[in-house]
Amino acid sequence: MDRFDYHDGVLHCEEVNLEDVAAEYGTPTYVYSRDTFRTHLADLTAAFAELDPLVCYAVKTCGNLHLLHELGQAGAGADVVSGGELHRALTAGIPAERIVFAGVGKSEDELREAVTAGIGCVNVESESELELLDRVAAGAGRTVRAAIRVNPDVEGHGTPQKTTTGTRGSKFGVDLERVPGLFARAIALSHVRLVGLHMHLGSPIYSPEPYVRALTRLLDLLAKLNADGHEIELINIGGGFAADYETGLAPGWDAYAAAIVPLLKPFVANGGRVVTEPGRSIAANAGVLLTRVRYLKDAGGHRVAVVDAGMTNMIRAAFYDSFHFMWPVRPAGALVPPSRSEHPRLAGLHRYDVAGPICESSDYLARDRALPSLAEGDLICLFAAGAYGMAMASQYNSSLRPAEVLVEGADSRLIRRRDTYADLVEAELALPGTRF
Ligand SMILES: Cc1ncc(COP(=O)(O)O)c(C=O)c1O
Ligand SMILES: N[C@@H](CCCC[NH3+])C(=O)O
Repeated sequence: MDRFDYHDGVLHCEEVNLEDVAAEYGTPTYVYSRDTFRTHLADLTAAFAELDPLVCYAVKTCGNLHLLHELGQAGAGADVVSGGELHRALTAGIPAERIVFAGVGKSEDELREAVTAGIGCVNVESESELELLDRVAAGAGRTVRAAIRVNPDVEGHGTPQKTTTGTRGSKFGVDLERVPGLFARAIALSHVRLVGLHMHLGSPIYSPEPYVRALTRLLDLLAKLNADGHEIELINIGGGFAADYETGLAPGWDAYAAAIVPLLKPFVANGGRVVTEPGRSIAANAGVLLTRVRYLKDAGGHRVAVVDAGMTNMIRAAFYDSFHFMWPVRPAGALVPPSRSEHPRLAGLHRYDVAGPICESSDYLARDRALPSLAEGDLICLFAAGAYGMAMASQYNSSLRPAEVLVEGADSRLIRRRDTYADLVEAELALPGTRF
């Protein structure tokens, strides 16, 4: 359940009026509900309770330190994919042993940082990485726990091609049939303890069925590895649980758990540990993006609303053609939608292209979208923006990355200030003879 709702015709996050947030912090601004983050983590953990999993939140989804700290305090670990994300997770106070590290192209420095920090598990994605990890760990005088990220050759369900990771030929992971060879090789490695199997099929996956197919293959592999004398202590099932972008389209965590838990119960009963790496399903509906209409214009018979948030602030529609429900914060005629999917039935709507200010023809947040009548200056809320929103923001066009605000009950606080012009140039070297 998310906590974004209309009261007296105005959208609120928990008890905070979003017009007040926009007035105080400006737009575009990401607004997160602390309660939603925590509730999502608790609900997911409860759904998988029989496996007592370690939930490693995927930092790439939405990695503000304050949010990581909240999740860490609530018991989550972190899934990281770079030295930068490792730095974030550790800075936010997430204990190293609860951190897992995936990624096809980890550098030697990144591996050293992970080993030195003493993270829980490195998810190795190639033969060469396994060898390098052993050398790095030996150099640091440490022993590191590792898993092999397996490519089970299973497609997602409703998963875009661009975000599919577990099919044959993908750059991610190691082909199933090559995995026994890596375990055999690891016996001779003195500083890597190869103890786990990892998979991540893609994102989002709108059905439990691909998990079942992939885990069945992983468990067959596990039996073979056991028969070869290898002990597997850990199975990491990755992330990919869908978020509710349009009411009713995403399965709940209970539906995923009902299919996955029975498969992994025997493994857990034998002392095995299960890890999961959810990102989107925790963060998406815990955050929204507030944007203001700058101009209304007619373009070839289309109503165009030019808003102050562009693809640099939220790239998902431009990059993946993703659908994000949007609605005015104070809709004209008090047209509050009964649900995200039922809004087209409301009378009195108009169709708008909602465009950003960036100099790219793909810079639209939505095309031909039915909305209540808009006026210049109106505030619009883009829902389910907490995942891969701010995390994918860029400074293209020297665009300032948005502010981030965290709401807790009736309080709101800034957890990241908006970029400034100084931020845009601070990493660039001063021009000779100038202060810049
Ligand atoms: C290795 C890994 N784990 C977890 C995730 C999180 O996925 P999601 O946000 O779909 O839960 C990702 C991103 O797709 C990933 O690459
Ligand atoms: N960034 C993507 C998902 C890819 C996840 C990366 N492993 C999104 O916005 O949906």
